[in-house]
Amino acid sequence: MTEQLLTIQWKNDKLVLLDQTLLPNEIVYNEYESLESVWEAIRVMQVRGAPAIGVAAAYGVYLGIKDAPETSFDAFWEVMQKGTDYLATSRPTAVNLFWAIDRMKSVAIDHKTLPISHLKERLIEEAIEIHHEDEEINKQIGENLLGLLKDGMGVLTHCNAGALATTKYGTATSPMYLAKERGWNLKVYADETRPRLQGSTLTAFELYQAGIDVTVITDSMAAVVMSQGKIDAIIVGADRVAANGDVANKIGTLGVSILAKNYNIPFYVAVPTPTIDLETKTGKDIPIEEREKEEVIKGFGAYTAPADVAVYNPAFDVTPAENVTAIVTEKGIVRAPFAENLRALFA
Ligand SMILES: CSC[C@H]1O[C@H](OP(=O)(O)O)[C@H](O)[C@@H]1O
Repeated sequence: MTEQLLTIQWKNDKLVLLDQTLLPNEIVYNEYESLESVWEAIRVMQVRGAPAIGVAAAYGVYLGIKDAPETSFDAFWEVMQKGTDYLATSRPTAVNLFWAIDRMKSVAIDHKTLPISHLKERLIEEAIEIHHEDEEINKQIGENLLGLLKDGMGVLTHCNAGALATTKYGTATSPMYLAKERGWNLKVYADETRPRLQGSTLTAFELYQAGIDVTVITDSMAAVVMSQGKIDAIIVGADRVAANGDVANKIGTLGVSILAKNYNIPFYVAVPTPTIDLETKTGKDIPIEEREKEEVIKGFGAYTAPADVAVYNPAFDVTPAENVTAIVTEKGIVRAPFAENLRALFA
């Protein structure tokens, strides 16, 4: 990247988001001053990626209360509750959205005795803290993943769990940036990832701009590159990891994990601990977002199927824990038995 593309910025009391729906053709930053506009940005995927959604939501919560009444905590809390309930309807699968909302609400409750004007200042401080934590978390995930990789390896990734899905480094792409800094040469294969093409429009864009060796393949080519021995490891992100280690991630991840097992290739899931949801017991309990049919049959502008044809467009699927080699977090590498070892992360 010739200029540092920042997914998310907090500038002059406004949220600034890079519009990811325009990449790789246009670099456009938009300013947001209301919770409702942040809801829309998350819904239409101008900002996307579990960690980035969480950080944007934290700022959205603040934007929703910055003009709330300061007469009493109850009056303030009524506005906060209404706004966060609405924000929570933007997208259902990435647990980071709900994690960020809950964290902001906890800070409000923990400081309910403060004058409301001071409480508002405390809340924007918390959103900024969540933002800064994400960058540190991602770098540590990259360090932990590097220990599992070797210079010269071929690595396949699906969708975008990159810098554009977070505040910096990414999760799955973090070791790719760190490897580049250390003079390693990892050869990355990026699944284009139908239907929204986050792999080609975002992952290939950000890695190419960073001078990292990246090759775009169609999702249907993943099997052949594995069969040709080009892939030594697979690294994906996640939108929610259930307590038993089942992983909700972009649609197509399940298929990649099955191929990985067939070709005996390690399948790593790179996640910050806020993406791990111990309240959700298994993958069957993870809400899977279904999106508009046009993403599938009109993704390139013209219809590629009859306009009235039935379309099934789940945005995510669930990879069972038994397909996962390791879940790599900022706190360390978690292997099976996942239920026990994920709980230990939070002990
Ligand atoms: C680092 S998590 C990124 C995660 O989010 C993506 O979904 P979306 O682009 O729809 O927000 C995808 O599942 C990535 O793995």
